Amino acid sequence: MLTATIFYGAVINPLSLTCYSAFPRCLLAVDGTGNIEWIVNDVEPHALQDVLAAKGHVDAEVLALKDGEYIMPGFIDTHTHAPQVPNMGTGGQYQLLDWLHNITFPMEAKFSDLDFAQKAYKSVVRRLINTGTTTCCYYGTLHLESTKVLADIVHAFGQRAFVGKCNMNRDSPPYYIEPSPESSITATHDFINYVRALSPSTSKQEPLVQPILTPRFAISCTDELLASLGALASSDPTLRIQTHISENPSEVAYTRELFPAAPHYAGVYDMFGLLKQNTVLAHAVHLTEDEVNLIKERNAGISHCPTSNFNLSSGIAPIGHYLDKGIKVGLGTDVSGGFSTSMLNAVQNASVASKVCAFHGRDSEPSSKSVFASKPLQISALLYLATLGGAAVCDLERQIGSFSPGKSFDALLVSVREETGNSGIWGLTEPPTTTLTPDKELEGWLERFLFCGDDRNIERVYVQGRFIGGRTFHS
Ligand SMILES: Nc1nc2[nH]cnc2c(=O)[nH]1
Ligand SMILES: [Zn+2]
Repeated sequence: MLTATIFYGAVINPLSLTCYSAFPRCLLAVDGTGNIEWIVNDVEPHALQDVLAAKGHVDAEVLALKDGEYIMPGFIDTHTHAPQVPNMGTGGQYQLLDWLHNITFPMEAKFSDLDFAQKAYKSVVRRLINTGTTTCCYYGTLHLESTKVLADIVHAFGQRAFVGKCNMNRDSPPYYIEPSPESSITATHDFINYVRALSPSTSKQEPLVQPILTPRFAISCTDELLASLGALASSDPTLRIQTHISENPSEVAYTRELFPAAPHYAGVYDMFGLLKQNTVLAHAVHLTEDEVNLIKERNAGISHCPTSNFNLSSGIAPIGHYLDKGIKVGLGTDVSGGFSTSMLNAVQNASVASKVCAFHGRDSEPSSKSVFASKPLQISALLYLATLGGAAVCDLERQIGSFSPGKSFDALLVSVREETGNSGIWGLTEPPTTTLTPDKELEGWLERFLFCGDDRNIERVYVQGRFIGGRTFHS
C-alpha cells in the first residue's frame, strides 16, 4: 500500500481530440491504492489549507511542483516489439517483407536464449519507462519462456502493459517458426495463465500486466491457427488482441493471395472472430473504404505508427479520415520498424505525417463533414492520441489516459527547468520564473515538450501512483 500523495501545481489533462485543460494551480490527490481521489482545478496558494481541510486532509503532506514543472498523463504506446530494440536504427533500406526476413527474424530468434532475453528485456523496459511510457502493448517473440521473462520484468518494474507471445506457424524461416497450430495454442494458454497469475486485479481496476493475443499478422498464421485464436478470444472477452494490418502494398497483395475467401485484409481477421472492440490493429496504411467501415462497425482500434511507416517506406496512414469516421486511434513506436522507443518521437512524426497528408489534399475539395482529414493534427489531437486515444484503443479508457477521480494515477512529472539539461527547449523566451504561471504559458510548455523535449525532461514517471522511473529515479 502506498501512502496517499497530494500534488499541487501545474496539470495538463487531455479531454478530447480538440480540447485539453491546463491549470497552473491544481490540487490533485492520489489515494493509497494509486487511484485519483479528487482534483480541484484552481486553488490559490492562500486557499490551500482551507481546501485540504474541506477534503479531510488537514496537515497532509503536499508535493508542491516547482516553476517549470507540470504533471500530465503518461504515454500509452499501443504497439512496439521489445525483442527488436537491439536492431533499432538499422534496416531502413528494406521494405516490410524483406526487412522481416533479413533483419527482424534473425534478431528475434536469439531470444530462445533466456540469458540474452533477461539482459535485453531489462534494458528495454527500463528505457521505455524512462521515456515516459506508462502503458505499453508489447510483442515478445514466439518463445514461451522468454516472453514470460518479458512479462516478469514489466511486472517487477511496475509498468502497465499488455504482453503478447507471437503466434506464427507459417511463412517464417525454419529457424523461427512454430511447428503447428496446436503447439502455438498450447503455449498461448500457458502464457495467459502465467501472466494472469503475476498481478491480481482489484475490484476497481484491471491488473497492471495482462496477456494479449498476438497473431503476428495474417501471413504468418494458418487458417487453423487464426480460427483457434478467434475461439479463444470469444471464450474470453477480456482478452485483448493485437496484430498488424495493411502496412505495405506487397504484404496486402500476398495476404489476399493466401486468403482468397476473405473480401479483404480486415475481412481475414473478421472471418476468424479477431476483429473486436479490444483489437489493436497496427499501421492501417492502405485500407479500402470497406475495410474502414468494417473496422468502425466492429469498434476495433488503430495504432498509428508514423515513424515506422516512414522508415520502412510503407506509406502514410490517413489518420484524419479515421478520426472523422470516429474510429479509435492511438500512437505506436513500432520499434524497430520505428527507430525510437520514445512516444515523443511518435508524436512528432504523427504531426509531420498529417502535414504531408495536408499538402497532398491541398488541391482537393475538403468535404463539409471533414474535421481532421487532410489537416495537420493540432496539439490537442497529438496529446489525445498519445494518451486518451491510446487508452481507448487498449479498451482501457475507463481507467487510464487522463486524470479524473477513480482513474489510475499514471502520470509524468515533466520539467523544463535548467537542471534538466534541456531547458534550452525554451528558445529565446525566458525560463519560467514566477510561481503563478499563466495557463497560456503552460500550453507553450506542452507544445515545446512534445516537439523538443526528451527523457531529460521526464523527471518522474508514476504508474498506479507508484514512482517507477524518470530522470530522478534511482532503483
Ligand atoms: N512493422 C512490423 N510489421 C510487421 N508485420 C509482421 N511483423 C511485423 C513486425 O515485426 N513489424
Ligand atoms: Zn509492428
